[in-house]
Amino acid sequence: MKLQFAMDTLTTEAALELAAAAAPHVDILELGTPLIKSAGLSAVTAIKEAHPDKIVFADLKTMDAGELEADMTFAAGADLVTVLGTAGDSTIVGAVAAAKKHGKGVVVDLIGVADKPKRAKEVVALGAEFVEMHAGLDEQAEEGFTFSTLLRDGEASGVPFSVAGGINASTIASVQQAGAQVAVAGGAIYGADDVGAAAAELRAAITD
Ligand SMILES: O=C(CO)[C@H](O)[C@H](O)COP(=O)(O)O
Repeated sequence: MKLQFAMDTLTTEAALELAAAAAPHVDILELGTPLIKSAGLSAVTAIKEAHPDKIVFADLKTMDAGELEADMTFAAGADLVTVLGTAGDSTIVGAVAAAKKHGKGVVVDLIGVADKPKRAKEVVALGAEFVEMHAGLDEQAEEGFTFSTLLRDGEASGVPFSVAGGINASTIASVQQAGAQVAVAGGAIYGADDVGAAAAELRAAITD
């Protein structure tokens, strides 16, 4: 299972600092949606130039203009971009067309999708590399939030999936047991006093 670090920060400088500390322990460096909105696509280029050996993941959360948004983000250096599962099929198909042109990939984020296993199958058939079983930051803060639903939906989907939703060192093993290809961790790494040590702890909890 791969480890993805979601850098939910607001400046390119902060992201470069986080990436430098965590990179030895992670496979995928994610530019979070707020970072891309705040710093623009030049942040994607900066991270890829600093870490050409890492998979650079741009969490665009595209909802429309799939081909255009994906095309310009791949051109900026991203290896993977996200499109929302709630977007229309034509948006996903457009992003996949851009991915094929660049030899890159599209991940469909199922945040807010009611029937995640069903939509997961549909979007992989449309050409998505994998889906993200995702409970966002707001959903995590809601009363009654349970992480286990994401694992159940991933297992039920029958397609390649990642899991994101407050994963930490004590829950990451369950993500691997559920069969995920990728575990995404944001706050558990960037919120730690020692970012490198936090990433290393998550990595150590994964068995290859
Ligand atoms: O995409 C996101 C929010 O929309 C986050 O990057 C994702 O949820 C991972 O962060 P955390 O581990 O803190 O939940």
